[in-house]
Amino acid sequence: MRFRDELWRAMDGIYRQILRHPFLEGLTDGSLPREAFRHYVMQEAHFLPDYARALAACAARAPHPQAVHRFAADSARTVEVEHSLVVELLAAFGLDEVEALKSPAAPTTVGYASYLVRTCSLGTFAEALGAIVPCYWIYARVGEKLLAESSPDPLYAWWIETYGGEDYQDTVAGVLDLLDDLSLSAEERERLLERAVTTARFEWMFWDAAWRQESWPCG
Ligand SMILES: Cc1ncc(CN)c(N)n1
Repeated sequence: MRFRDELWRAMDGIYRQILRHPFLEGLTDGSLPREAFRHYVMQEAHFLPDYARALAACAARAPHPQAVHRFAADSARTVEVEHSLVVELLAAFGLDEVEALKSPAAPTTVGYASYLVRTCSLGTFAEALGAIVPCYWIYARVGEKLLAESSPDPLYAWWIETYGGEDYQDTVAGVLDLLDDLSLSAEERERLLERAVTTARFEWMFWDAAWRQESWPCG
């Protein structure tokens, strides 16, 4: 069995919970309240710079040049593609990025982004991979699944096409090949899987936070 299959098996139950979440069901049937999607996009504006930092930390710590190149390129790609999508979606809500960033990052965003940056900067390379790979892979699997259904809402269809589209799918295929080519000890694999489950949980929580339009409960 390829290591990627073992990794997916560890996350599959959470992935299924993600697909059943009303936020994602609402994306495809168009019933998702625009306010919840707006909240999601604003949280992405906060999250993506830290995601790019976490990828850059993976590049800095990668054990061979191909891996350095892959994560450095993906860090730049995040800025170019995902961040540009967020800027355009914000514009569709009549917001610019500076304005959006004035409203605070929600608790889940702070927790998830901090977890990624910390694990990718301070953990072993295997732990860093465990934290970062599900970020790519869950979005690719969600995008692929949702693309088959699309959405009657053009804004939601646009989001789905980005993550279900060929470019994003190819990016993720590249990182999974890299993962399978690494020779990791049993202990490194164990640590990687543990971090991956935490990331998968945060992915569910990120959508749930947008659905609830999460804010700080005090202050
Ligand atoms: C919260 C979150 N997780 C993952 C991705 C996909 N890179 C994203 N854009 N946002």
